Amino acid sequence: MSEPIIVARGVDVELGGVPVLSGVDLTVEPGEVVAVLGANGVGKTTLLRCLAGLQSASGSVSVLGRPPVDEPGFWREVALVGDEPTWYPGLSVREHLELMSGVHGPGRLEVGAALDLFELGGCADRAPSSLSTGQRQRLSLAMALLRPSRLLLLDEPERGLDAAFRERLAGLLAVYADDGGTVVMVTHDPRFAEDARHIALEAAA
Ligand SMILES: Nc1ncnc2c1ncn2[C@@H]1O[C@H](COP(=O)(O)OP(=O)(O)OP(=O)(O)O)[C@@H](O)[C@H]1O
Repeated sequence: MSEPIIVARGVDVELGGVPVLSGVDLTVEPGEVVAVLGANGVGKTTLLRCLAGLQSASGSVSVLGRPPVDEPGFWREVALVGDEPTWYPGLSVREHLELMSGVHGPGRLEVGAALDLFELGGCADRAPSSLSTGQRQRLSLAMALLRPSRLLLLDEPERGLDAAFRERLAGLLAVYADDGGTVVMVTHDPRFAEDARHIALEAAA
């Protein structure tokens, strides 16, 4: 039997002296799609940041068999789409995809196919900073899904996306999981939650 991709036990986080997460337990098996749900401010993004090694916590967190750390070896296996994408000055949309493809090796998609699938062909030669919110989100998702990874961490992937593209993305996430990948996403979108196992967070005591 394969090992879980994520095992978190008794995770506690305080931010600014205020408890945000308290005793959170989570186990995620390979190939699962998990939706972290809950009201604004209950700590969903904070939990995702713990899984990404970007937020320290009490308790134990294991991702892919070891504590998550913000270093290259970890990010070779884990792709994150958070709320603060970083764009490389001077590089176009196409070049951002080429960069990801070049750094991470042969990916799940060719750059041209990713431009088509994420409907970015018409703005391939523009700077990401000149794109609309939804176009930037599609680029962030394309950069994460084009490259090989074992775990996809998504913070509100629905941000800025129109209904048709949300539907397409739901399909792409299902394919990613069918291919053996694991998805943990924070979402407020019932469409994404529909196909996922739910983890409901509540306000820390
Ligand atoms: N750097 C920080 N310092 C102090 N408090 C913070 C910090 N970052 C977040 N918080 C607080 O921690 C709590 C959890 O924030 P978090 O972003 O994890 O919530 P969330 O469940 O993802 O919310 P939303 O659904 O609105 O995105 C909130 O009350 C927030 O105000």
